[in-house]
Amino acid sequence: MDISLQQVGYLYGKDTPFEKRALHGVEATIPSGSYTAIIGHTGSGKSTLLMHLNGLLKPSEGIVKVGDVAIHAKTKGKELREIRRHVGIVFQFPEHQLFEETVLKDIMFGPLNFGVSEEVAEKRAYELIKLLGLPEDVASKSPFDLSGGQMRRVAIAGVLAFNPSILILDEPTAGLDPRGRKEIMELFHYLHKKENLTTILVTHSMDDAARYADHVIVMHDGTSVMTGSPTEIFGNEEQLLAYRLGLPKTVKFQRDIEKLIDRSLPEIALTDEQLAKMIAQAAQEGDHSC
Ligand SMILES: Nc1ncnc2c1ncn2[C@@H]1O[C@H](COP(=O)(O)OP(=O)(O)OP(=O)(O)O)[C@@H](O)[C@H]1O
Repeated sequence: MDISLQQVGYLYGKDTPFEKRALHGVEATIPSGSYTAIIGHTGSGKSTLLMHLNGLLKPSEGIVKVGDVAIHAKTKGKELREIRRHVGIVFQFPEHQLFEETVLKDIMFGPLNFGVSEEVAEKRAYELIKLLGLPEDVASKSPFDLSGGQMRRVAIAGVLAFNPSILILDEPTAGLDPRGRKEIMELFHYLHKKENLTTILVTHSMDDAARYADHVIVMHDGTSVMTGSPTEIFGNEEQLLAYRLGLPKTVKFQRDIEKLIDRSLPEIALTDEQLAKMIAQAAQEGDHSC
């Protein structure tokens, strides 16, 4: 299911004294099956954009198309509800939304609410507990007795319980330590590959965008300013700097190495004459090392 945004604009508090434009003229495509990273400086409109992708917000202008369904200013609630079945969002600190007495009930809550049978919802919940690397006995425990990392996995399982074909991640590793961050990011990468899940990551981490994404959208001042592969986007440092973004560490490292090699080349470069002299000298000294 492709997502496309055509001239999307959004105003918070439209027609009120507090009206604030957050998006204008956004044009972008998120291909089905891609791992798309949305990057941009703080306040550039990433979260507002993300909420348009599953119908939590309707555009004030333009159209958001999710598969065959078009969302515009006048789209009715029923159609938005349908989109939410296909597009799951993992918000920052998703564990704050846990509330049931047991992990099993929490994971089953959403699907049961959407009319899925108890039997099917329970089967899927156990599958997810396993898939997310949680111990099976966690099902009967209170989510509030788990570690921070485990709680986050339970909350993620609750989103995946709908079997979404598109998964949106809004800074999903916020508040985790480096090891927890890596584990969660690797988990999403695994799910993306295993379940062929279209994955959309909103992040401040250029490293995560470079490591996991195959498609990048850059937001600046409420609009999309660059789209392309990570190589295309991170190969354009000057442009990124203009949007107050840096380079991923890996790209910086590679660029520094290339600069170092470039700089050392003149020192080791020899003229043909110098080279001929050295060969002659080596021959005279009986050097046959090459
Ligand atoms: N509920 C709101 N009411 C009014 N203005 C808002 C609201 N939410 C966001 N904005 C404004 O909309 C613009 C875009 O905000 P948004 O949160 O989408 O940016 P962002 O790129 O996600 O920022 P960050 O990286 O800090 O999360 C900002 O100018 C912000 O102040």
